[in-house]
Amino acid sequence: MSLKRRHSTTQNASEQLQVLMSTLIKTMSKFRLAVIQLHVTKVKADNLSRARRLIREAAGQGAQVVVLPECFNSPYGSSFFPEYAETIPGESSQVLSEVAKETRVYLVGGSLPEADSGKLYNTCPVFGPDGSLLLKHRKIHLFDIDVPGKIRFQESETLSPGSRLSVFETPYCKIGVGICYDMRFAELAQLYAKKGCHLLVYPGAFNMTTGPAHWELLQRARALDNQVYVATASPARDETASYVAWGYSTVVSPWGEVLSKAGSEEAVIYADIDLEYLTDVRQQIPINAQRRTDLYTVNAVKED
Ligand SMILES: NC(=O)CCC(=O)C(=O)O
Repeated sequence: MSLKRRHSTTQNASEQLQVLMSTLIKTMSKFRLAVIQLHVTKVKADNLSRARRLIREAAGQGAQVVVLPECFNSPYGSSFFPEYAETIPGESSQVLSEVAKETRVYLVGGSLPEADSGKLYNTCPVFGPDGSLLLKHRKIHLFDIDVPGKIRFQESETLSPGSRLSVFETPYCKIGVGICYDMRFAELAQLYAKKGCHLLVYPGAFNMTTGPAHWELLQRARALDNQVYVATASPARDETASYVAWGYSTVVSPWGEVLSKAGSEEAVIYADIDLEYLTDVRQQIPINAQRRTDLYTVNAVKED
């Protein structure tokens, strides 16, 4: 082979490699997210089997990351938490681990009442596509509110708060986990963004008072503040339950647009998450580089 021909063959191979790499990077920067708005009943076995079926359905639709709702295996309510509580690993997390492995998805396992060392937590276990437990996020901010004539709820009557932030990496992006009331705390979302998260997920059961008032507004605010994708997963609304969940699981873009939204009934919603789009938004409105960190910062007091 002549020198000139060998040079052009090498050049072709290197160009092909570059094209391949850029296609790979583009492919990895896009993924499909599924949010499952599960109808949760008092029968744990039914909740588990329905969750398993819908995770399979989501994976069949190409989802690589799947999110379940807060309290997906138990009704939401202080009287239910002790009765339904499990250890992690335990029965429910075993099911989640198996189905994550079978369907090869990253699975944000909503939340379940967790029992550990005599205490109860509202805990979100996250599994990798090999079925391994990547982390468990214990709800940091407990839902204790009192709106006279509307709703009084005190999670702290039975639950203890968690004390760790929770971030995990996928090949596509970095994800920060909070549970429901955690979404009200802008500083937590900001810390997650500071840690490099592109997507914040909040399994959450808002209610018929705060749901219509704040649910979507909070998600869009967190997304805009931090130029991240935000996803929430609610249980489906059940008017016969003691706590009626709002529903309307949602995915919001870093531009603050609602990409996908469920109604009040059981559903699986999808959104294609695009990291290049997120980068564009951050370049166009560069608030990250414009922060006056000489005047103010948000820092974790306790790093995990
Ligand atoms: N499960 C929760 O944390 C409910 C939070 C909620 O409804 C709110 O208004 O905040």
